Amino acid sequence: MSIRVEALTKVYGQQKAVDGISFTADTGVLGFLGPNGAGKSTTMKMLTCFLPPTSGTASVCGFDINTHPLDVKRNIGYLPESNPLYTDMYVKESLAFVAGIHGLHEPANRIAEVIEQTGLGPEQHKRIGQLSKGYRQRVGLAQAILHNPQVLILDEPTSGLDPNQLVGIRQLITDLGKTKTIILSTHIMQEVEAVCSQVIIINRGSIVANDSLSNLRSNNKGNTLENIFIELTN
Ligand SMILES: Nc1ncnc2c1ncn2[C@@H]1O[C@H](COP(=O)(O)OP(=O)(O)OP(=O)(O)O)[C@@H](O)[C@H]1O
Repeated sequence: MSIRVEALTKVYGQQKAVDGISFTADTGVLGFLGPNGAGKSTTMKMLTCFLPPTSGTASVCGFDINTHPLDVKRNIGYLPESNPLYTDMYVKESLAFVAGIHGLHEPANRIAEVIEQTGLGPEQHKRIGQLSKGYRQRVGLAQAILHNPQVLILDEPTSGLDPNQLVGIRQLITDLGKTKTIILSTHIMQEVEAVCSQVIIINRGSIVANDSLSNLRSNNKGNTLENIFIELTN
């Protein structure tokens, strides 16, 4: 298993944001769903070693987040919800910077490949601050996949994209999911239907569904994914 989560818990002050969740994930796209404040981003931050758990653990490609955070980060690509970017940098410059952090040797070919893959070609000579939101998302995604990690954690990667860009990014996520393990947080049910093989629904820090998309549908006959989500989270 690429990802193994065991009794993972995060408490902020008095609030239990993530309450002892356990799950596994392997190659494919796992839809990580839940209402606002359910604990999705907090879980993703713990998996990427951005935040330490209060208790419990997880492993990424066999490396424990508590004991081997550097190995976890080498095997993971993360696009955070806020997609923080250096807006004064040019697109290629920012990718070269990230390639340097990962210690990629002769990164020019890989940078060109990732620019092609994420459709950044026409905008590659611009400063990030000059890019539209959709193209900034593509830069964030390009940075996340640059070191060719086995696991990708994508926190609402398509929020704010126009329909044309949505189709392109979803296709890219689907293609990447053929060989990688992807955890995809999204509020767009259509997107889940389009790209996810497995679905986890989290509510108030606890998992309320963990199944294949097809099982979830057949066990809730006649219900749309949207209705299943509403029933399980209210
Ligand atoms: N740094 C923090 N300090 C205190 N509380 C926090 C912090 N970060 C998140 N929380 C709280 O933890 C809970 C879970 O937040 P989280 O961001 O993980 O939810 P989410 O499922 O990603 O929500 P959304 O869909 O709105 O992005 C929320 O109630 C939130 O207010």
